Amino acid sequence: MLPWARSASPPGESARVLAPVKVVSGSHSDYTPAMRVVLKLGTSVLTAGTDRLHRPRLVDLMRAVAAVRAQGHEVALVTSGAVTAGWEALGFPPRERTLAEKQFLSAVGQGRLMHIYESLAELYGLRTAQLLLTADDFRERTRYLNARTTFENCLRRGVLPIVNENDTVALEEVKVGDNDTLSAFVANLVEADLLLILTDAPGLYTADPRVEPGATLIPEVARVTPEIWALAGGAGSARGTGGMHTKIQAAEIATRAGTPVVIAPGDVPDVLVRVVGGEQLGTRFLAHGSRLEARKRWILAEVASGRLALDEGAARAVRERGGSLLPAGIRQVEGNFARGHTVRLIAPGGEEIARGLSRYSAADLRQLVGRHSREIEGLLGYTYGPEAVHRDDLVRL
Ligand SMILES: Nc1ncnc2c1ncn2[C@@H]1O[C@H](COP(=O)(O)OP(=O)(O)O)[C@@H](O)[C@H]1O
Ligand SMILES: N[C@@H](CCC(=O)OP(=O)(O)O)C(=O)O
Repeated sequence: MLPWARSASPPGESARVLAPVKVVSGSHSDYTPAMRVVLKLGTSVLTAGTDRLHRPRLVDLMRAVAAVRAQGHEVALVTSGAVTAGWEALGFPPRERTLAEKQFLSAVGQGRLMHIYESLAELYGLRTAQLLLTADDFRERTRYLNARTTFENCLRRGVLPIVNENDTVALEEVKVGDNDTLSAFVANLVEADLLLILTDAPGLYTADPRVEPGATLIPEVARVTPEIWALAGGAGSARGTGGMHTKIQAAEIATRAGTPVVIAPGDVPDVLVRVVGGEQLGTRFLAHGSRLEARKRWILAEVASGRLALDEGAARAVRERGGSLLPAGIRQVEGNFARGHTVRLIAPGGEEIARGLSRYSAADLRQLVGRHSREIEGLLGYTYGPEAVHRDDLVRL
């Protein structure tokens, strides 16, 4: 059994029944459970170190996707490359790094990028779907559920979902911001068995290998600790967005929700087939425990839009008993969020101890700070219940 293979779906979720499949020779075993894989392709991989989208590289990648699909695995693609495709289409104008310029280039390039994927997919008998997402799609429960249904339909009906951030409408404050993080959100959304992030480095190194030639590969990471964070260098390659930092962030998000992550080199032939077949390539981040219940998974995948500072008693109740948070235990409300949004619960020492869905908006909670729950209706004129964050909507960290 592969380290990331999981046999059961959590209660209350639709079980994804995938039959065991025969895998390529040379892997750990002849049979492996079918997996749902999210494959993230960064600009560095798609360009193969050049200025433009590297068609031969894209052909190889699509062939690999078709191969693992033929083995019975499911694949969702998270792809960058729209900005590069736009830049290429406009004849490589001088590069500006402004958000507006990137949005413009992305608008020019996204259709072209999809066109390339569609033509290649057709060669291998695959059908594709385009899903353009932003942070709001993971923050709003209804949008999240709609996106999940669309993914499910694609995967169940044999269509390859191709995802990118909807750059054109993604304002700075509502952007996921980079496709590494987006791929982790997608992995959580589809409850992936593996998130494979391909890039131009052979994996996570002890230091940025561009800067320190003596750096060595870290084959396995059990936990994303401060020491691991410290290994990420700067912003990455000339055209990439986040460097190793956003990849570690993605690994943390996905592994916390029970999905293992592999960061592997995009230039190794058949890397997708080999990693899915169980070969040790690049850096593997082990999943923490089992999958969380779907609602809790969603809470973790979300961008938290506010912070609630707790008093000692409330912090203890949340930390030790996983109890609900009542308005009486809140000392301060930071940020602006609507009812139903995710907030961080902060202990008096400043440590984030939990994340949860707020039953009240930030404006409402500011009126309720330190007050008894029976006062809620009198103060607001309505009530959504005695808890600020109900224990069922709370994930302890
Ligand atoms: N500790 C590290 N190990 C490996 N690569 C690192 C590390 N720190 C920084 N990097 C840089 O991250 C880059 C990959 O990130 P990025 O350019 O954003 O790629 P992508 O387009 O695939 O997202 C590598 O080329 C490398 O220079
Ligand atoms: N959405 C952008 C890519 C953003 C991004 O995160 O890029 P990368 O670091 O190369 O994965 C695009 O399609 O060009």
